[in-house]
Amino acid sequence: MAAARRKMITKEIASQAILDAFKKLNPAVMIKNPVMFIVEVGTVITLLLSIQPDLFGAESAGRGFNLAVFFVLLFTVLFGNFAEALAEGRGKAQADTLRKTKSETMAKLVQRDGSFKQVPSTQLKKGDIVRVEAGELIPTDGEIIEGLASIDESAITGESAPVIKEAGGDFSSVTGGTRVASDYIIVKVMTDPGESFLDRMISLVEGAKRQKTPNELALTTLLAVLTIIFLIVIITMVPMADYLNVNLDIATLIALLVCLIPTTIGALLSAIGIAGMDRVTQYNVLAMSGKAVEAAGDIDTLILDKTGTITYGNRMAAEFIPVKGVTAKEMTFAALQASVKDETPEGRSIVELAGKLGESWSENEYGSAEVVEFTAETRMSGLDMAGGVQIRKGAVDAIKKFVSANGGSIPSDLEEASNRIARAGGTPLAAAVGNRIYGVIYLKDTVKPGLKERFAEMRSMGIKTIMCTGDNPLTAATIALEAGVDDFIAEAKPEDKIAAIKKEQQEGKLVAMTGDGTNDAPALAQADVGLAMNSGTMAAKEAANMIDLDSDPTKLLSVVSIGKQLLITRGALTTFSIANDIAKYFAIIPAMFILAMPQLQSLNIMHLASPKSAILSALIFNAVIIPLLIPIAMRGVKYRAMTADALLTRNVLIYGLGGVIVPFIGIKIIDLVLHGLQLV
Ligand SMILES: Nc1ncnc2c1ncn2[C@@H]1O[C@H](COP(=O)(O)OP(=O)(O)OP(=O)(O)O)[C@@H](O)[C@H]1O
Ligand SMILES: [K+]
Ligand SMILES: [Mg+2]
Repeated sequence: MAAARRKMITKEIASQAILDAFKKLNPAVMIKNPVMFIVEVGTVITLLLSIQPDLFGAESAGRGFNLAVFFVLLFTVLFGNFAEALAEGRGKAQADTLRKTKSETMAKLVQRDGSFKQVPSTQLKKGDIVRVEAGELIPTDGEIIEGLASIDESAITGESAPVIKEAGGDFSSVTGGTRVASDYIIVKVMTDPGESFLDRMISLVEGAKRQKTPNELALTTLLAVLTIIFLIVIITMVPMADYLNVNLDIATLIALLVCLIPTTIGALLSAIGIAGMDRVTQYNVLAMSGKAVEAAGDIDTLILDKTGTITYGNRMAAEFIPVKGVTAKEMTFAALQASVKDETPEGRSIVELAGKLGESWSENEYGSAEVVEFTAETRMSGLDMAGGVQIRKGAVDAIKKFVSANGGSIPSDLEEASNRIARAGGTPLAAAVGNRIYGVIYLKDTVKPGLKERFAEMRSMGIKTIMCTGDNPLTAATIALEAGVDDFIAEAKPEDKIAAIKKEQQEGKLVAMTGDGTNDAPALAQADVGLAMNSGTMAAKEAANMIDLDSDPTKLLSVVSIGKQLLITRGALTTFSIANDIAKYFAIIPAMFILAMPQLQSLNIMHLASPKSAILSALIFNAVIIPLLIPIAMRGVKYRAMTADALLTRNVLIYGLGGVIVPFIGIKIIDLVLHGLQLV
């Protein structure tokens, strides 16, 4: 599995992150994180006070204390920066590896007259046609318009077994940077320079285009508001302290402010988001936005297409079944005729089977015929012969309608034959010449293994699975049962898939959709989470906001877990951070005011050495808790499949209660150490 491929944090990543932590001190960068920006401002002020203690008048602590506060604050900021840099580090390393894949190649650009011209791959534009032969790198993204080849995609997927790609159908897209292992293909370029899949993947993993998600923005705003409130609290404390004859110097006020504002979550927030995106990548899924990953964590309904997603999608003709009164030979020939110009894998497999059964055809017989290409709308394909005869094959109900409209009758044993195929999970295609139905073609497909268990897991997480297919209801029911989905929609046209998604969304549900075909593209775009199979068409991959490089529809389960984990981790660390700050308030305030207000003695449960020691200990605790929590921010809080309520209770107990208790213990220990070393 891809997850095991890369080591979490290498020495290089860590030392680069230390360097970056200093670079990120740039105030123009820091301002994006209001909480930590305030800490940086405090750092600068205490530095100035360390150089010249009476800079802001007489009310200053000694140089030593100012310097101590300065150093702890500096480390607080650096720890936060380090967390973010560390989270970014892995993506940057991966981007470097991908860039190497993107080496400049020469491409064979096909000219109008059919000859080739060698051009650098970076000059290829949308619409150009190139020829790629065995052993050559595919210069950029495109769709195969001619040929069939096995492609080594290991540069991108890490999977060493080559995959078969061919013109027509849902397996025609190729990715720049992958290699043709056998045969040759003619490819139509589908992207302009700088916009290829690899380009997008590089900017994605290195986080160049990372935008804060709406959730993150909301939390950042909340933290900024809390910071302002505490700033006001601290400022209004000055006249009160004056009144009580307590001398509050500037370094103490800054330290107090930093202890009370939510620095822990402020420092770790972006690392949590980046690490979440990175975990998705470790599962070989490319998420185009953090928003999609978060949405995955809240998914209620999953809609999957059947062919190519639940099944392998290599639907191959297995048998021709004639109806009564038609010979096997006549049926085979009808199926062949209807498929000679059908470039889909289904069509080609029919021609192949007919060939094996001894039927042949010649190009000049069909040269003047008009090709009727397969569409998901008509669910038919075939030929209009020059003499006016219409030859068709397609979904049984579509062919029935076609024949009836032309005044033909429906053979009495058609239903039985097609039902037999459908009950076996196959796709029956009826074949007709003119207004006469000759029989049915049995297209076989295989359900991918292991789906049942994973759909059951989704059910236990409260996610409903619906299979949505263009196939007939009986085949759909058979495959639905075999795959273990909760529900299915059959004979679905592209707009029906969208309608199914919209219906769920109108009920307030978040919907994920996985698919691979061009006909799935609109639905992938409509869904909150659209996961396209990498094996699928360009259109599907462009419409989706996630791509699974392994083309495994149940991968969504991992993505859902990561999304949930991301949301839970953020919630847990926010709870912990705020609980911490409350605890620090009760640890410091009594210690500070105890001399002036002996009544506070009952609150002074900590018995810290001195007011200065209390402040410093709390500030040091406030700083070191950040690196201590980096592993949780990066790896995420463990997610167990349980109801949302149970999860909430559990986390409030652990992170809320823990967040209150831990600082008391931590601050007391630091105070004892500082006092023991006679530093305060
Ligand atoms: N090449 C073809 N010629 C004629 N009819 C076809 C051809 N390919 C598929 N069909 C018929 O059209 C139906 C719809 O095909 P379509 O590809 O839209 O959906 P699907 O692939 O079966 O379903 P899914 O949405 O699950 O991928 C098929 O079930 C089949 O009956
Ligand atoms: K704090
Ligand atoms: Mg399909």
